[in-house]
Amino acid sequence: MNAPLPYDPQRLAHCAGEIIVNVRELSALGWTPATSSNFSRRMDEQHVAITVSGRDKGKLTEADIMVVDLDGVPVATTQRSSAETLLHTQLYKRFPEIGCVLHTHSKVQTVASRLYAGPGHVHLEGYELLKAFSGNTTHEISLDLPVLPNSQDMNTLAAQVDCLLDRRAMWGYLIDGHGLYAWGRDMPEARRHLEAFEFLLGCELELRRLQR
Ligand SMILES: CSCCC(=O)C(=O)COP(=O)(O)O
Ligand SMILES: [Zn+2]
Repeated sequence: MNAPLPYDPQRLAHCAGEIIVNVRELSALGWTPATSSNFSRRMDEQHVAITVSGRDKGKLTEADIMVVDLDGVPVATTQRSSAETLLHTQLYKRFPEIGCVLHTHSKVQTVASRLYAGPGHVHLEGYELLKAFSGNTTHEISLDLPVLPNSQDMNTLAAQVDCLLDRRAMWGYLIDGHGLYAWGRDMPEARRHLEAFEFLLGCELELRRLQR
């Protein structure tokens, strides 16, 4: 007889459905080219639903979503989770209130990550859309979106993220030449943060072009 699953399969089906619907829309925008990007949703205190590595994110089905624990270890499956699983689970482990992590590779995000790798952040100030980030109630604030050096070593990347999180609250970061991570308490909040970063980075790039 098979051992009982350590998680609720109905909760997995719900989280997988949410990921599939939302990621299909993000993919249609061109934000997940060439199998890039990865997505996850907290299921409970110990389990995370996350995309299987290497899949076409625009064509996800339930079979492309698997379960890992908060250390990124696969649960009750032989599938291989996203190569960047640790960047998801480090957030869930550290912040119990985080419920969703979205990582995309749009052209705007990637170009901005290259241009702002030098200063190490993108300064965003004076935009009404800054109110899209939870906790902000006015455009009269500024936000520095960090840009981290890329690495194929997830422990190195995760250590850099942990250093940033030690210093301040934040809703996302860029990785140089790679893409954007954004998160929130649930899927709608994470998606709002992701879309706000995308829009604001697009504005900064356009301003740079016009001011040349
Ligand atoms: C072809 S994209 C390179 C890997 C990457 O950056 C990514 O986001 C997708 O990796 P995964 O293992 O999650 O499919
Ligand atoms: Zn990536």
